Amino acid sequence: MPNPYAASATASAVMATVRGGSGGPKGPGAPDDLDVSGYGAGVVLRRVLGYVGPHAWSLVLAFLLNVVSVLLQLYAPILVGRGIDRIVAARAVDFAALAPVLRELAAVAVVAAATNWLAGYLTNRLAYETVRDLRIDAYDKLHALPLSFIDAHAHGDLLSRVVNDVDQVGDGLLQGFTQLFSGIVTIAGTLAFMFSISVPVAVVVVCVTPLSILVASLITHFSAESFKAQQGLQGRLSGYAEEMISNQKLVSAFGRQRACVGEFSGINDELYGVGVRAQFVSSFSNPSTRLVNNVVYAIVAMVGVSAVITGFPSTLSVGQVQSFLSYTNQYMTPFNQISAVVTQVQTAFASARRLFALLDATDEEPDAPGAAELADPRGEVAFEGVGFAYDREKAARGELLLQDIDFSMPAGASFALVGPTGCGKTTLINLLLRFYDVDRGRIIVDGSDTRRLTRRSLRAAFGMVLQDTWLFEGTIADNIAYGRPDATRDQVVEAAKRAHAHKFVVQLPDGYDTVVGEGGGMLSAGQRQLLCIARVMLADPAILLLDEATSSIDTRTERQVQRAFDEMMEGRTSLVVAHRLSTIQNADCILVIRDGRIAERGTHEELLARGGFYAELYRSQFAE
Ligand SMILES: Nc1ncnc2c1ncn2[C@@H]1O[C@H](COP(=O)(O)OP(=O)(O)OP(=O)(O)O)[C@@H](O)[C@H]1O
Repeated sequence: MPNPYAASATASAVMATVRGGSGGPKGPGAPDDLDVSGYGAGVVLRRVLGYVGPHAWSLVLAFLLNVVSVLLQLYAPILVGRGIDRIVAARAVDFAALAPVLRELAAVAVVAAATNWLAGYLTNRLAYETVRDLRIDAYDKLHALPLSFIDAHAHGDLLSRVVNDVDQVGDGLLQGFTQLFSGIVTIAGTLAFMFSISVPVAVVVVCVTPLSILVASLITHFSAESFKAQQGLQGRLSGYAEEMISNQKLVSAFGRQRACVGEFSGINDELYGVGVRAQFVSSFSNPSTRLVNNVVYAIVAMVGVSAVITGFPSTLSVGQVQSFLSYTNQYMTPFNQISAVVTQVQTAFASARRLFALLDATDEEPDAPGAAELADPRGEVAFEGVGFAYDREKAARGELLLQDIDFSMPAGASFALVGPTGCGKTTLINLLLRFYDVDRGRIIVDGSDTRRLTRRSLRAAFGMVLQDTWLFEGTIADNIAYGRPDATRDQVVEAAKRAHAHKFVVQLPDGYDTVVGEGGGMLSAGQRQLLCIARVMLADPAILLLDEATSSIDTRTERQVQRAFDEMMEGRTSLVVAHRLSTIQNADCILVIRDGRIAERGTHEELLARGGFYAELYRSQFAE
């Protein structure tokens, strides 16, 4: 039987159902609370290198090319100096000696540029490859995690780990490190060249450089706070905008547009203030470090001139002074950039910790050894003394949300679940699909304890239509064929006809090829529901789990949806979570859940005659 997980489902249910992939190697202590404290810099670096490993050749090559490029750039000032020494006096230019120096200089410039470009290309490629691999693992992980984990963590945060944090790791750790590395090579190289030309002048450069570092780090320190605040406000602003755009109807219905715009403007103004402050402070960075650099440059020039004229503190030629001045510039550049690079690397480390904490979370418990496949399911379902609590501590103390749940659905029967909000109806379905495991008793499908069946085959026996319809960005046909991608167009159309969706689909601009946006925004709630029913019809599961959606659709569409539901349920075992009692009067059995137990059970007539909670509920809805 094809996979009928074709229904509408909440994002977490979809994540939990379409599973695959395995968890990566475990880090320190599998932090299910996503705690990052156990991740030291060494652990993070080792893990990142684990991802870089398969592309190690490009990393090594990039580093070597970087070294070559930096060394050539450092060699150029020597050649310039040599050239200058050939043209020191009027009419005393030694062209014969100058020509080979210029040729060498041109060759050095070309090779330095080429190696620099190639190193940059390799580093970027490496970063993208690593980001791709990390993201695949992180996304696989989301599918391998148990639903309890997904439920317990903010979806936005999980998403941010898979999308933003992975990018930060790529940008910061790889590119930041490369920059750091070439900075170190530049500093070491310039020092070596300077000391080889004149030790005393080199000592002067080394002594005055801390001035430049001090100024750069002071400015970074003051602007960092403002940039942090700016990032926070940007997040708040986009979060607010997203919330308001996705709930625009409600905002309008409550007449809150003006208030919304006001609130948005408030955050926006705050962002403006912080942004201007951040830019104001950081705009000092360039001029002031340049000023300091120029002071250092001037000092070196003065010392150099003194060396040429007086031979103090050492003897230098004019060309050598020129080389020195170039080195002074090159030597100071990495110091000016270092604080930005360090911030980038720190951010990347923070992101890597968050990412690895997610990758190390405990996967859904694997299927029991020797778990059987549920082949050709008949659709018999039984709950035997089932008890469950979400809270593990409460479960251990015996304080259960659901307890002593006992019922048996023969193949083809239609059962309904009724009860006050929060009584555990959805929980019961979560248990049936093994998104959570029972704490007491057992659930039997076709004579087998569900814990002895593979999750995949168990879940494949069910089709779900939930109240939150789920359509993805794609054509109508793709959406219907979600649970059976190999279905022909005729089969898709047939399923749509049986779901009473065909009529409205053919009226859409491109019929079955009409692209529906994410969430099916251009369709009505009822139409979305009909498409989800068609999806389950096509997948043809043995057991249906239906969460009636009757709240947000008009009466005519509601009748169509109800008809489609009825047709879909024919000959299949079905469990309906009922909100409106008028729709379940024909159910073979209605289970009334109250205070975690089955309080009443029977047909509609039996329950009415009994005059209990159901009868009261029915009368109150009827009165409405
Ligand atoms: N993932 C979860 N973790 C912890 N508690 C949960 C979780 N999901 C639901 N609950 C709690 O369990 C109880 C039962 O929730 P459930 O969703 O099963 O109720 P329901 O009967 O389907 O409600 P409704 O009719 O409003 O949909 C509620 O108190 C709810 O807050």
